[in-house]
Amino acid sequence: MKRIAILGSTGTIGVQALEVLSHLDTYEVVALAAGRNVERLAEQVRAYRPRLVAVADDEARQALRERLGGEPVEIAVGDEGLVACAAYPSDIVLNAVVGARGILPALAAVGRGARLALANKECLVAAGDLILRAMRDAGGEIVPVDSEHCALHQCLRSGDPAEVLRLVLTASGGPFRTWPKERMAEITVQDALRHPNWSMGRKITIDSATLMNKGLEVIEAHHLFAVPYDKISVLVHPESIVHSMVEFVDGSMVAQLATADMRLPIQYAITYPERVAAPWPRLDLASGRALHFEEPDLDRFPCLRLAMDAGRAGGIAPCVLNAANEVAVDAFLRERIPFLRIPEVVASVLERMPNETPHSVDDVLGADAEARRLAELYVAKGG
Ligand SMILES: NC(=O)C1=CN([C@@H]2O[C@H](COP(=O)(O)OP(=O)(O)OC[C@H]3O[C@@H](n4cnc5c(N)ncnc54)[C@H](OP(=O)(O)O)[C@@H]3O)[C@@H](O)[C@H]2O)C=CC1
Ligand SMILES: CC(=O)[C@@H](O)[C@H](O)COP(=O)(O)O
Ligand SMILES: [Mn+2]
Repeated sequence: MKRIAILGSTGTIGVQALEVLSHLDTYEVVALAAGRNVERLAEQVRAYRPRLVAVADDEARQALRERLGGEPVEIAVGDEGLVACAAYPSDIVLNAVVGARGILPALAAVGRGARLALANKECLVAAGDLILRAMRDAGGEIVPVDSEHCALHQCLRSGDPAEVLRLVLTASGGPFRTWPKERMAEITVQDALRHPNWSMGRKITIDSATLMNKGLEVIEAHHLFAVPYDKISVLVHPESIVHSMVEFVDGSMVAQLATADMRLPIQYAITYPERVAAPWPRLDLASGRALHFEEPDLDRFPCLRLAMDAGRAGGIAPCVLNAANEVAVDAFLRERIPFLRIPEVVASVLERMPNETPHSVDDVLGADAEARRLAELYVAKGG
């Protein structure tokens, strides 16, 4: 039996991960962490019997305890609870919480040599160097869950890194791919939550609509595959069938194709290096569906450029970009700012914060907090 901890178990990825585990019989769920959806978490606790559970705060702990009655499970709270779940003895930690709160549990998992099955891209964006160093020092590993990085991981499974010319990350282009710029001023929250191909949590769905998601993924790929930024490009592919590709020095391109279904990358990251049979629908290339590719439009989607520039700048810039984006997306979802303000908030915070090299996790968390403060001020002042 392999032991697995799932952080963000009540979210889109977490729920699919438990579904994947229900058809694999050699894994035991030892820890579950979530935020405030105690109803769903209580059902999961009854079904999977973890030894440790974590929730966002005391109120959620109390509500979960009431729902669980006499169930003998320890309930931890807050960031400490998340870290306790990641530190709890297990072979695999699936990090599927949303946002920079994924940093500390990622460090706790790789720091003890466990496999980190990584959906939470924000932790690598904000603290990639620290997490990769901790992983190498402890002899752990990261296997990506993010669909593009899972695709790249598969394309790169054999071969010499020196033969790689570039990584090509595909992007759906989001719901506004074909919208003229003038119309984008009218975008509503409902419009932006309508992703063309994937059903995901609200924050990542907005990131897909601004193309910030692809920018975060460029930075994620830089860290995961140790590839410089000038060897990573983005190609819009509206069908989300080709999940990414690698171009080699001789001009060959190797791509990974599958249906747009996160259960596959989740299962891959859990069972790697083995591939096991999967019961869900498969890709039918003879179905007549054509595949299209086009360049991203950095003018209509400035978040992608902001992220690529922040990645190249290095230091705390990617952490600042990520934190400001989290505040801006939350403000958009609460209808405090319009869609087109999201990149303005991020650009303004990046301009105001001098870039520095973070030497410790405290430096990263300090930059994250300051960027959030500045972003919140910008949102509150209305510009
Ligand atoms: N969804 C997808 O297909 C993909 C997602 N990802 C990445 O995976 C991560 C998760 O995405 P997704 O599943 O869509 O997001 P969701 O919003 O669906 O889920 C987020 C999870 O984080 C939990 N959470 C929120 N706040 C806290 C907190 N304070 N403490 C502990 N847990 C908390 C939520 O708990 P609760 O609901 O109980 O409050 C929930 O379980 C993101 O980083 C995203 O970018 C990457 C590729 C694809
Ligand atoms: C499923 C997944 O990995 C998401 O990150 C997805 O890629 C989002 O789609 P976009 O390509 O629209 O950002
Ligand atoms: Mn992705």
